[in-house]
Amino acid sequence: MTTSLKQALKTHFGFDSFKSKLQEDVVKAVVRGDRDVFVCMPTGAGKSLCYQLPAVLAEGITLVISPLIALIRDQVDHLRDHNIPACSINSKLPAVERRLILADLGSSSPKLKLLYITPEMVASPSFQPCLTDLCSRSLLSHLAVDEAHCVSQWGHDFRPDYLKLGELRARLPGVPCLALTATAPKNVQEDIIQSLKLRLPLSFITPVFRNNLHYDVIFRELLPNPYVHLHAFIKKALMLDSGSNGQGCGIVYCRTREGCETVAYQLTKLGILSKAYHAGLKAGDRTEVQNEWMQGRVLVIVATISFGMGVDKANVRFVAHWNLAKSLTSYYQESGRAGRDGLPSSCRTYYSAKDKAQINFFICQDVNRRQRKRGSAKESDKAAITDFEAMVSFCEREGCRHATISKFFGDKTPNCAGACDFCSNPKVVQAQLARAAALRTNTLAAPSNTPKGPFGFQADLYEGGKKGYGFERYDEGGEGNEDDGTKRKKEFSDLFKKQMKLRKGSDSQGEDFIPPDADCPLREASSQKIPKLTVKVSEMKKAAPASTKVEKVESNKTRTSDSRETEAEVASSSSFTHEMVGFTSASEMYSLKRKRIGAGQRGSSNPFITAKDLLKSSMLDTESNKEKESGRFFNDSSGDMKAKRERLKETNMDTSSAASSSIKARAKAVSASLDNPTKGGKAMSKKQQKLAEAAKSSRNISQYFTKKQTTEKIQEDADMPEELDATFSHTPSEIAQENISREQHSPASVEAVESSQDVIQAESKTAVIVIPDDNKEKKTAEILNTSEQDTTSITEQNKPKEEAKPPEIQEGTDDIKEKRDLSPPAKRSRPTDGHSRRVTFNPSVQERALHPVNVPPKPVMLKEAADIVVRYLDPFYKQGKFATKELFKSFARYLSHLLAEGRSRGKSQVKAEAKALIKKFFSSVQRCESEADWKHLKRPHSRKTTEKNK
Ligand SMILES: Nc1ncnc2c1ncn2[C@@H]1O[C@H](COP(=O)(O)OP(=O)(O)OP(=O)(O)O)[C@@H](O)[C@H]1O
Ligand SMILES: [Zn+2]
Repeated sequence: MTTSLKQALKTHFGFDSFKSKLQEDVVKAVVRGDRDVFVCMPTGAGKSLCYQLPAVLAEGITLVISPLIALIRDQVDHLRDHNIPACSINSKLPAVERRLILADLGSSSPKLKLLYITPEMVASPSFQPCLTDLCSRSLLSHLAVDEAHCVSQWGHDFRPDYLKLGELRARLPGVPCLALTATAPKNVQEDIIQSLKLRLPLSFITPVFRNNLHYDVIFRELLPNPYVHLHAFIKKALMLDSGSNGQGCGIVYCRTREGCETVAYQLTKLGILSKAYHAGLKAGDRTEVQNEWMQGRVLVIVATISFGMGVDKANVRFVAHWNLAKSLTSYYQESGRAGRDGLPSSCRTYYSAKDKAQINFFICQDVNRRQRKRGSAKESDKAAITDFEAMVSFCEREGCRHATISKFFGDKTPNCAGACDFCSNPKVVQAQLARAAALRTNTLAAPSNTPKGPFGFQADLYEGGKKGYGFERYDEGGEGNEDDGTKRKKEFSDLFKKQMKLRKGSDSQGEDFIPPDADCPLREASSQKIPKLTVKVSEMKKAAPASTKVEKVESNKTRTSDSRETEAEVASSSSFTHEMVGFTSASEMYSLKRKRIGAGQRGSSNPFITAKDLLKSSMLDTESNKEKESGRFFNDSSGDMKAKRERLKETNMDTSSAASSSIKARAKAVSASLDNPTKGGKAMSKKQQKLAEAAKSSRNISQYFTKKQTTEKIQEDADMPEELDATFSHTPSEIAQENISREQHSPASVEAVESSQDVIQAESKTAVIVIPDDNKEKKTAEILNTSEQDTTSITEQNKPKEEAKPPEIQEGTDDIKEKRDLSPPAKRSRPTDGHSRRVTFNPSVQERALHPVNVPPKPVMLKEAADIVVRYLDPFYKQGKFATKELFKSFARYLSHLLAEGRSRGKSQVKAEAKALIKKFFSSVQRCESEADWKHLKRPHSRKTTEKNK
């Protein structure tokens, strides 16, 4: 068997041998076909081949379930390149191709070997006749479920439609099933096996333990100078003192952008050239940093978790987590980027109780929010909490670190043999734990009534000094930066603590974590009402020095990320007892906080020097000191100084030309990525991001949007990114069918509707098309055979009258009015950055074409504008271009107000402007990470401008 398999491997795929023994074993088991198979192998291990090769060798067709159309396309293209007959049935398929495929499948001996399909399509009624037919003729050889962790509600990529695969599996009793995933802790593995109804599967799991990785944990709060400590660690890991210039490099992970900037700055100051990498940087700068690091010109990259997926660098000698990872699963993946070459490497976490409390707070908040929307608790709500607890336990418990990881992933206890701090010297670990406990006792002894939540949540740790956005972007404040912000922060902190104390009263509140009230209006930052809150605005303002007030006035048109953390703080104290009058809105509060470094520099008054600036001077120093420094820090050494000088010149270029060229480059990059979202050098990164975002999407708002698509054809704009997912890219008739198969008022759809209401801040009606069941045959035919034109006509029939007026209350209620007042006011201004040239069509021309010359267009109301914005923005959300759903909603809200402002524009103009704004936004922002990202965004054409252009 082995020889013939190897021959087939060579003939069909061109490989001389299997990638690993495990791959070979899986292929053999699948070819035998007598048992179901479960495969858990890391990304890049060659899982696809585990079913592709058996598929080629088997008689009949292998049905492959894969979550995203984009991923399917990659696979099908790859197989076709090898002349292997493979295809996919999906909503994007032209009718002609669809018919050809169905014809082949219906023939007595189909030529097709692999049929790829999304879980949504496999469950859709339209596909059932085809499936039944294949089954009844025993033409299905295997069922392969790729990315099988999507089936588990414990997994971060959970896709509800994957659950339906259990039913499918039950319908194919004689067909062996293969489930594949890259990362699955024990509970996810169990879920997969149970949900897919795998029968006594043979499991092939890559061992978790990697003996070349040395794990340790350092309690950061015990260190007199954490940066010096980190510096010493890096020097040792990279053997910088030995003068060997060992060609290694490293990654420091931080949770926030400013954390990255600060750590990069500090390390560079201490003598190790380090650069920050995060989504706040321009795309070009990010690529440059990544390239410099890949080529060894920069030894240390200090990055948020956005860095690393798909980056396959063998000689990463260390991965340090400056902040606690949010889960043990993530930590394992992130730290696992060290030592891919098999050489000894170090994985270190700098643990801090503050990190723990902050992350815990946000996880609880998130769970609470989800439960509130759903109206009930679910076992799976605990997934994030459990995974985070495992991370904390990894740091806080005495014991072998490798053993903790292995146990978590369901592996047997490995033989660590000194590859972690505990195994090499347990006493040191115990001493550290004792010191940390003592420190905590000392620090927290003061208020005996401090409420403690699950996992030791300490409300007082939220000393009003947080900054960042969402727990992924949190970072502890004030590390090493004794600036005027510290004083301000302390004042704010004191005030806040005073209020917290009041709230607590003299008695303990008990042991439970008190999440923000479900109806706390500060959840929506645009809301001004804060009932039951006694903090007086005057006191708050007193706490803010004059300079910050000025800053607020200058930039109050947009909320920065800080406002959200303020929401969290204030929201957590929302059980105050009195009604509040004239309170400072959340959107104004951010100015009480320290400015962010790097991402939001605002001119010369900024007291901080970014790592980049420091690097510039450090590089200049380096140049004047060639021999000493260049040999040590740059692989391109002194011979390349001219090039470096050129780079410096470039960096110092006139900002406007730099900006414009970088904008062009980014625009190019964006449009390239839109043209072809699946191609390019970072396929794995995109794949994982797509999965994660698609999972989020399908859980949340997209279902609502999907329904909305039933009433309007969404792909109006060729510039909008290609849809990624079958759920979202179904033709309207398919969506209609799925709606029928779903319960019409499933919790998911209720939740989804709620979300969208959040976005548009107004009542919204969901149109659900109901096609009578006796039309089933016809529906199937429509889905499988109709051309795009047919689809459109179906859509049109069901489309509500476009001229239907939005309900009066939408513009008239106080609520809306308040929100409008609080939203960043749109400033009518001509764009000064030259972006307007990028607008590809003139809204005024559209306007003229659509309206008789003298009849003014019907002005667009806020709700209509919101609809338009959401429609155009949604594809970007689904592509993962927003760090959080809140950001997406916030941006949608911002744009809606911007477009509805003035109310003198008609629908087509608003559409045009919405498209242009969104396009402009994403030409300079690759992924929206903070509200600061859109603070400079203005309407591309004011009314006056367009009038002039006529
Ligand atoms: N036997 C082999 N010899 C050499 N290369 C192989 C072999 N099998 C697979 N590969 C290659 O390894 C790479 C990774 O394979 P594949 O994409 O299947 O990984 P994967 O485990 O499915 O990763 P993911 O988790 O991203 O799905 C591909 O480029 C594939 O062509
Ligand atoms: Zn150990």
